[in-house]
Amino acid sequence: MPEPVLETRDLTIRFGGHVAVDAVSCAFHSGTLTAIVGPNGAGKTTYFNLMSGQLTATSGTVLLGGQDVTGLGAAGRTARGIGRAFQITSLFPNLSVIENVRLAVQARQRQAASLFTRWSSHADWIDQAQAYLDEVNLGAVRDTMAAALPHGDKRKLEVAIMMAMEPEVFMFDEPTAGMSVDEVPVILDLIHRLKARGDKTILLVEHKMDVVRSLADRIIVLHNGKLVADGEPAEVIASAVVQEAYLGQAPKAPAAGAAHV
Ligand SMILES: Nc1ncnc2c1ncn2[C@@H]1O[C@H](COP(=O)(O)OP(=O)(O)OP(=O)(O)O)[C@@H](O)[C@H]1O
Repeated sequence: MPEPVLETRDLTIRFGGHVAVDAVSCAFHSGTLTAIVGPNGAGKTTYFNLMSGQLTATSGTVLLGGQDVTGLGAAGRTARGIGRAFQITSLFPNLSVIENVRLAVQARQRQAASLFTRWSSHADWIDQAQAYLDEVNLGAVRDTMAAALPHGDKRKLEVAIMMAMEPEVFMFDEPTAGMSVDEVPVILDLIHRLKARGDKTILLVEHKMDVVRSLADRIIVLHNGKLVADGEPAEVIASAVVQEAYLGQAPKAPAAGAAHV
């Protein structure tokens, strides 16, 4: 098995007396899409925040490409290849849609720049930004102020910005939440295409099990901050631990091959 792109070892965070993420050890590999599921308050978003650097762990380790990044903040981890769509908060509301993406293209090139890199022109940046916008179906509203976009389009713009950073790890936290029925397929199709590239590590927090089933190669389940199941989607969904802890039901049939816990 090749070295994981991203790994957590005994990752833990306490808020006062509450352990929101409790000694979670898990490795994520290139070319895979892992869905993280669990009931409300299970610790999914907190686990994401610990991996992307928005929160600092109480104990445990985060490794990115085999390097310990536990001490790095979010900006440092972004520079090393973690991409996350941040539910609107990272948009520049008073810039146009295309300028928002152009800044991300430029930031990525600045990170990659060396003495020997030829700087791209403003026109190149705009062309690249337009290509990312087309991927999320926002090409037609490129000159609209970000603030004026409807909610679903703001979320698509977040994804375009993340793609423009060309990260190794893509983190999606409920990517279709708040989207209208006709917008959902655009984002799901995009995630399918990213996955089809076969060289990215994709993490998805998602409540909708039909979305999880259609996208995930693997499911991990968090419950009360602990990793309680990890395995193939069909196996994990059928397992007693998911039926009881996540779906709140007793299993209909004996669990077909309990998830390796
Ligand atoms: N900054 C914080 N301070 C105190 N408690 C927090 C903080 N952030 C999260 N928590 C608590 O940690 C637990 C895990 O929250 P988290 O948001 O990670 O769960 P989740 O699985 O993402 O839930 P949901 O599916 O509802 O989004 C919850 O009990 C939450 O109240």
